[in-house]
Amino acid sequence: MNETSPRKQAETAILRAENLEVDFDGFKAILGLDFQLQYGELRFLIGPNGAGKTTLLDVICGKAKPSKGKMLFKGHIDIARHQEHQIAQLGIGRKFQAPSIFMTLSVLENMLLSLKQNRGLLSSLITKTTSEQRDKLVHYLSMIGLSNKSKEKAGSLSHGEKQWLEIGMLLIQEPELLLLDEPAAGMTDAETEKTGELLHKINNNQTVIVVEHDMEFVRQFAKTVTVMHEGSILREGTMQDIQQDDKVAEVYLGRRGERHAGD
Ligand SMILES: Nc1ncnc2c1ncn2[C@@H]1O[C@H](COP(=O)(O)OP(=O)(O)OP(=O)(O)O)[C@@H](O)[C@H]1O
Repeated sequence: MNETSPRKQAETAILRAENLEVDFDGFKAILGLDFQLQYGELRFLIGPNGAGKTTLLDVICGKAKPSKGKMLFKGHIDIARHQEHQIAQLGIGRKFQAPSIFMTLSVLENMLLSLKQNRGLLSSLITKTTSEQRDKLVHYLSMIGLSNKSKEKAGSLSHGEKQWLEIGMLLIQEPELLLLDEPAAGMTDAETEKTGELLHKINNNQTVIVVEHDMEFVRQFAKTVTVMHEGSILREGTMQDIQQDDKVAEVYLGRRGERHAGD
């Protein structure tokens, strides 16, 4: 019983937002939002366009600052007091939708750059890697399914492979919390399937939040789903719970036929 009490949950939360508000020149993109994420979760964040999903991720990674309320990481770190690069160092990794990899470098070189991120480009590529670093490279290249493409130029990879490379570049920094914005967008069915499997592999060791519009993908791979609407949390639960919820159907799933509503 104690295990699930609100107090116990707060103690084990990797992330906790309290009465969060984000104000863009008078427009409240986030309003009165309370949110908790436990260590080890794989949480999908869904909601209609403009619900505030991206803004919430922006607050978590330090890109947007709350005008009210708090976002606490690991119980005691007040995210708003830190800059984006500090938050990355604290253990929060964010992948944006567009890949930001170096197209003219090989897959391995991109991974190396990310591994030795506080060094310059040339220095990263010519300094020796330790055996521990080599182990990490092998491990994460295999995890993202690009071991046999390590020498290929990133620019020659398929869209899906580029996305996995970028995820690999985040993973190699071993963040405790990973934020992914539509990781399967634009992928083929086979790539989408592999991406879902990759999320589950990542979730063996890391806490993950995924913003997603593709309902089929959510249905297939989500454990817990949070529905946002008009800047706050509307519902949380399994996809089955969410699908049976009238309010969710009204604001979101009922909007069938629209671009992202899925079926
Ligand atoms: N920098 C900004 N300045 C002003 N308004 C903004 C800014 N960023 C976002 N907004 C507004 O805040 C609201 C929430 O946007 P947000 O991008 O977080 O929603 P979303 O749920 O991610 O939507 P989508 O699914 O379309 O990406 C929207 O109405 C958006 O127009």
